[in-house]
Amino acid sequence: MNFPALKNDRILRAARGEEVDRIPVWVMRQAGRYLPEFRELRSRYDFFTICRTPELACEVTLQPIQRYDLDASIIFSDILVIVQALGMIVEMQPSVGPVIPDPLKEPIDLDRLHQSIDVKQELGYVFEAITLTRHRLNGQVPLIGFTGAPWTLMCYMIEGGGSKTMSKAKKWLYKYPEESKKLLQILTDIIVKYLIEQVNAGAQMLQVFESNAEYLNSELFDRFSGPYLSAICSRVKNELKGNSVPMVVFAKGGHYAIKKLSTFDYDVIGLDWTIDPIEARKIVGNNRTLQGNLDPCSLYGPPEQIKEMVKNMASKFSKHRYIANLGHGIYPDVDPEHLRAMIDAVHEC
Ligand SMILES: Cc1c2[nH]c(c1CCC(=O)O)Cc1[nH]c(c(CCC(=O)O)c1C)Cc1[nH]c(c(CCC(=O)O)c1C)Cc1[nH]c(c(C)c1CCC(=O)O)C2
Repeated sequence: MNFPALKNDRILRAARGEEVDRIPVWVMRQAGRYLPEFRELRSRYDFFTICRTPELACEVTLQPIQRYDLDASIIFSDILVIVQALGMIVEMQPSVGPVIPDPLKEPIDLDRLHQSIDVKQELGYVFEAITLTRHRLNGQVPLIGFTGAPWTLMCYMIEGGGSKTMSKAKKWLYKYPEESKKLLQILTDIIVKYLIEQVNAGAQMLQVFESNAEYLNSELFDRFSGPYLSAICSRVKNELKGNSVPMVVFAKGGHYAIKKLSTFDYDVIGLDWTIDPIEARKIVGNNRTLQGNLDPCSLYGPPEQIKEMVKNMASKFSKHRYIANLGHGIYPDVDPEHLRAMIDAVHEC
């Protein structure tokens, strides 16, 4: 594929535990609705049309890179493209979010899923977008690929969208544990292939989003999330061998699982804003990189206050084995100049 040489490898160095000249920073959902240039493009195209059109996905991925001094880009897509590849309809409704009109209700519904899909074929548009974007980035910063984790995707497939309690998905865990594991395993096998193909297409780091970890506890996590997260990382690294890339796991609301996560093969553990950096470092030890964890809502405060909060956070994490980020995705009504204040403050640390 002959990609241009990488000029800024700060984030990859931090992920691998190597020395860095300054703390690298990127932001979850950095390409999104808080940017007027995204809203403009989005007014002309449906959400999944952007995801499925490599030229558009590439353009949106590059928007925050053109605006800010970020140390990584993340390919524009969504965790739910895997759910679509399994044969379910997913719509993105304005001011509602993702909607799956015909969710899984009973274990028999698993028969509806297209279980033996050709990942390269079904999700080829993601790989094309990655390859195109890696070329267009021209080596400026690394390109991150991502996936949803099995439990988080299972939640959407059963709830049919967002939920305050995840009670429908959790019902499966208690009522149909074996069938739940069957579904989680189907998702795991696809995710492994999906991530490997993202790297083959040009992704230089991978993040696994377990955004719904907050609905579990350590016992449920050990049965229905952890084993799959662990398998995803070791299988991807094993199969890619010398071509493997750093991997990040972000279990939102999963502070009860941080110790466990640090026993898996992930290089980086993403933290939400609910855990203190010093506490997290104590639990994880020095052999993993930490990523996070500024409260996304702190960006509503004035720029001077944002800078103070970033400096405080960075001093608690310290420069070694640390990647600055928010503790979850940036909200759509944040002033883009406030994000600039955060990024600049990280670089000044
Ligand atoms: C749970 C989840 C989803 N998608 C994702 C997650 C995991 C991260 C997290 O916990 O937030 C991941 C995701 N979704 C999107 C990205 C793009 C890359 C990036 O810039 O980070 C990434 C990494 C684009 C998006 N995904 C979505 C948008 C906004 C949709 C729009 O333009 O209408 C974007 C830019 C929609 C989406 N997609 C999803 C939800 C719940 C929503 C609605 C909430 C919202 O509107 O923010 C599912």
